[in-house]
Amino acid sequence: MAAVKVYGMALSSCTARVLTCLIEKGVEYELIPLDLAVGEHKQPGYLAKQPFGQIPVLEDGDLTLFESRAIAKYVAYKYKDQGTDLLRHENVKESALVLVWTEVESQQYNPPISTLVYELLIKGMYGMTTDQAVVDAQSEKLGKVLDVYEARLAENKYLAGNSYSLADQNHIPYTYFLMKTPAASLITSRPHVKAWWEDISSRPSFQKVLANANA
Ligand SMILES: N[C@@H](CCC(=O)N[C@@H](CSO)C(=O)NCC(=O)O)C(=O)O
Repeated sequence: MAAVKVYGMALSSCTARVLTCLIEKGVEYELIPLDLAVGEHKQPGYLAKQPFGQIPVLEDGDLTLFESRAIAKYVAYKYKDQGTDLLRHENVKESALVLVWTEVESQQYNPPISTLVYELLIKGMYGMTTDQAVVDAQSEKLGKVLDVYEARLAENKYLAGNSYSLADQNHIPYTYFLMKTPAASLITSRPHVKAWWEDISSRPSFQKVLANANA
């Protein structure tokens, strides 16, 4: 029985963010699936773990965590001596840049991309109509963010420098879903961003998350 338990849905973006990190760090875990369609994440037992009623939650012994980016940082720190060095903890300047670009993902990248995935992918799954005005506005916003990424990645193979880190990894799940929509061109039209995406999304850790989810 794995000491680490993850409550969530394998292919929901935020759960996938945590699973990718656990696999990249070589940490055994048990995924406990929750069915959002029937509201399992809003039941008292789960709300006691996650008061906002969202997935994922990670339990590690008597420690219960939520917020996928915080969980990923915890995993990357606790298991810093195994698997991929995601925090670049032996180089203070590199580790500082990991902090910067993980925040950029959360503060600048996530708002437009999560809205585009909702409008262009999620809504269609429930028979809802895409709001094209929102898509246009968020595409312009994400495009400006990606112009910064294009310049950064023209000088560095990865966002925090020349090594893969948690900063790159946190981008994978939502970008994977964006690539299934017409807004994929925001990524593919920028050569350095496109090459970066192809590199990070082909890593065995994320490929294993996809394989497990479709198993
Ligand atoms: N900032 C949080 C967001 C969690 C979230 O939105 N989870 C979604 C599924 S993943 O897209 C969720 O639980 N949706 C159901 C709901 O909000 O009721 C994190 O990073 O963990």
